[in-house]
Amino acid sequence: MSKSTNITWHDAAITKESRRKQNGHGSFVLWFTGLSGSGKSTVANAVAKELFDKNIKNYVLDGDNVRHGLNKDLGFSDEDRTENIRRIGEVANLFVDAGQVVLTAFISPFKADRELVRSLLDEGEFIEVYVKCPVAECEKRDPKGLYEKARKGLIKDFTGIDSPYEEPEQSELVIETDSSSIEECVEQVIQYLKGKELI
Ligand SMILES: Nc1ncnc2c1ncn2[C@@H]1O[C@H](COP(=O)(O)OS(=O)(=O)O)[C@@H](OP(=O)(O)O)[C@H]1O
Ligand SMILES: Nc1ncnc2c1ncn2[C@@H]1O[C@H](COP(=O)(O)OP(=O)(O)O)[C@@H](O)[C@H]1O
Repeated sequence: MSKSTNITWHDAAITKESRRKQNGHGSFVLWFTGLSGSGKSTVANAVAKELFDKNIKNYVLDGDNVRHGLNKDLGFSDEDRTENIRRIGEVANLFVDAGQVVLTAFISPFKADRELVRSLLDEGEFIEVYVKCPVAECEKRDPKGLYEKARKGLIKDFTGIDSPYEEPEQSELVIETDSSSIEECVEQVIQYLKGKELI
């Protein structure tokens, strides 16, 4: 028997649409995916600041932070990464339902996991941003010294070294952080949102 057999869904008194109307803007997910050090957190936080300054309610869910709390029971096996992304997807969906823009910064290396999150959301609510950067450049940046540890064998299953990253093929947006500045990458995201009349 399914664990959820005796659970009933309650319709909310306040709908997503009425929350959006009150906020004066839409709600959606900007899902940043890419290697460690590619620039997910940097760009997501800079975009969040731009949105905040435009009075657009938003929140950043960041890999390292979420793994300190909600997902502190999870490691970096393929199964744990899948569960990590599933939970984040559910949280992101709640934010969208609450009328907010949510920006997520997780490696999210597996295509099937990213597509599962997309399927949780309504059409147009999931915007995948591929933060593209060659592993050699990420390794050169190595902002947390993790690539060095991975090369020495001190960290196992490190994405791009001994754990795979499945490149997105049909992202809504690709930002190339080795050839564009942080400001240019942020502007690319903002222009995309304006073009789609999301902001
Ligand atoms: N083995 C291994 N592989 C990759 N990353 C590792 C690993 N161990 C620790 N870290 C640190 O954890 C951050 C990635 O967590 P995520 O939740 O984004 O990963 S995943 O989406 O579940 O694959 C990642 O953060 P970012 O650098 O911001 O991507 C690393 O700081
Ligand atoms: N165009 C760019 N976009 C984002 N980050 C960049 C860019 N150019 C250089 N960087 C640097 O790369 C590093 C990216 O780190 P971070 O944002 O923590 O990556 P991630 O969250 O993907 O692990 C930062 O030190 C940042 O200053």
